[in-house]
Amino acid sequence: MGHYQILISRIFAPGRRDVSDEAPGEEDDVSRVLVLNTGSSSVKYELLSDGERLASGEVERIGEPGSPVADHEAALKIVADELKERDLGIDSPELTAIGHRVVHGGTTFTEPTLITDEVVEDIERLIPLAPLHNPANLAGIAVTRRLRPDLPQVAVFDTAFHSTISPAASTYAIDRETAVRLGIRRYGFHGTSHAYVSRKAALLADAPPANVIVLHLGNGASASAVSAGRCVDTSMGMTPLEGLVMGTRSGDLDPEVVFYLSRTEGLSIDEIDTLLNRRSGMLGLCGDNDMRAVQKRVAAGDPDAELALSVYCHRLRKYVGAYYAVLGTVDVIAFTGGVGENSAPVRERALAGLGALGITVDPVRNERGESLISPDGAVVKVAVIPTDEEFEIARQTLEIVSRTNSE
Ligand SMILES: Nc1ncnc2c1ncn2[C@@H]1O[C@H](COP(=O)(O)OP(=O)(O)O)[C@@H](O)[C@H]1O
Ligand SMILES: CC(=O)OP(=O)(O)O
Ligand SMILES: [Mg+2]
Repeated sequence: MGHYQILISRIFAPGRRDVSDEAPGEEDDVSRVLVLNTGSSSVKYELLSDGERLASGEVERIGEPGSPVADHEAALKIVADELKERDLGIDSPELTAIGHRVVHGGTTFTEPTLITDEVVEDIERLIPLAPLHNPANLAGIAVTRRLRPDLPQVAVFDTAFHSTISPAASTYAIDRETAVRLGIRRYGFHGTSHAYVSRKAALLADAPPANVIVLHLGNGASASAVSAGRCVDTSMGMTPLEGLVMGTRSGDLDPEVVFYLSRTEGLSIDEIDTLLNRRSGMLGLCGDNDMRAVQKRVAAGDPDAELALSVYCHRLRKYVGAYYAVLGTVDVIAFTGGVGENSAPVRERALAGLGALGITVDPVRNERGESLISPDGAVVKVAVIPTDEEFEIARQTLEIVSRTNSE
């Protein structure tokens, strides 16, 4: 039991964030927020007290064959028990609010929103647009609302930060009536990460307003172009499948590939959906979706891993060029997410050959993983900025709670 428990549930150490991350709110009014990020097969949680992490952890492999965690209810019970064991229970009177990551807010939600029955119904209505993500998010919301009906709970949407992108960037060139009727348009995702990282990146610019490109490279990956704090374009679309090459997702693809697979291989729509979302990307290209494993194989001269890494970095470079054109000028390019924060080869290869645009990477700084990896005096600053989605969700949750309290 002990061994398996460690495999499915990791508890992270408490820690303090840097002082520039101070949460909003009254100075002597301690705000304790529980953040839940309920994914399709995992639940991540973090308990923050005025920006300080009191506890955090993750329950993985929910519902997978052989996993003792059958469903989200069971996973949330593990989270609740873990918190209780450390005297930080969800029933604690010191808890101020609960913040939930919700992946798809459609056009209904462009801001973090206090959760009511009506809000839950609206999130349910958006399930067809995010069939893997929104039901999991709703499971988390249902459990904590049952446990703490007295507490303000806030939904923080992945899509919200991208609601400022213009119709020119968000509209697909398909039949207008069909698109409008069914909500077929580009929404974008990872918004809390793009919001947090672009805000930090802008502080590095010589003078405001800053133009920033954020490259969020985790298991899912997306790029965004941000001008004066507002998102103007992003690489994910109606769903998190569009755009960059990811761990298991293809990213951009000629839609005709889907019809071709159906006609020639007789694959069903669901089978093709699974193929493109779960068995493509780096996994489909070389059999490994973990970038560390891919890099090891590249270093050993493996041609499949080399092709996979070159496809990944070529796509990134294309988006950097595209967003340079969209923004006109660029002050900062920020790498974030597990790959962006840790992979020197990806950062180096993605930006290679862009010297004419003022974009260069200093190899020594890059290899050391310094926070600024461009040379001194570079036109475009290239930065490595660790993302913190949980902190950002807590920040936005408190903002809504204090706004509601003062109304
Ligand atoms: N030192 C490292 N070098 C290269 N890639 C890394 C390193 N550490 C983590 N990664 C990669 O980061 C990815 C996971 O990113 P993360 O942001 O944690 O994912 P998620 O989207 O699940 O939050 C994995 O592909 C992993 O291989
Ligand atoms: C929306 C999305 O792609 O999320 P994740 O990277 O957590 O899969
Ligand atoms: Mg992460």
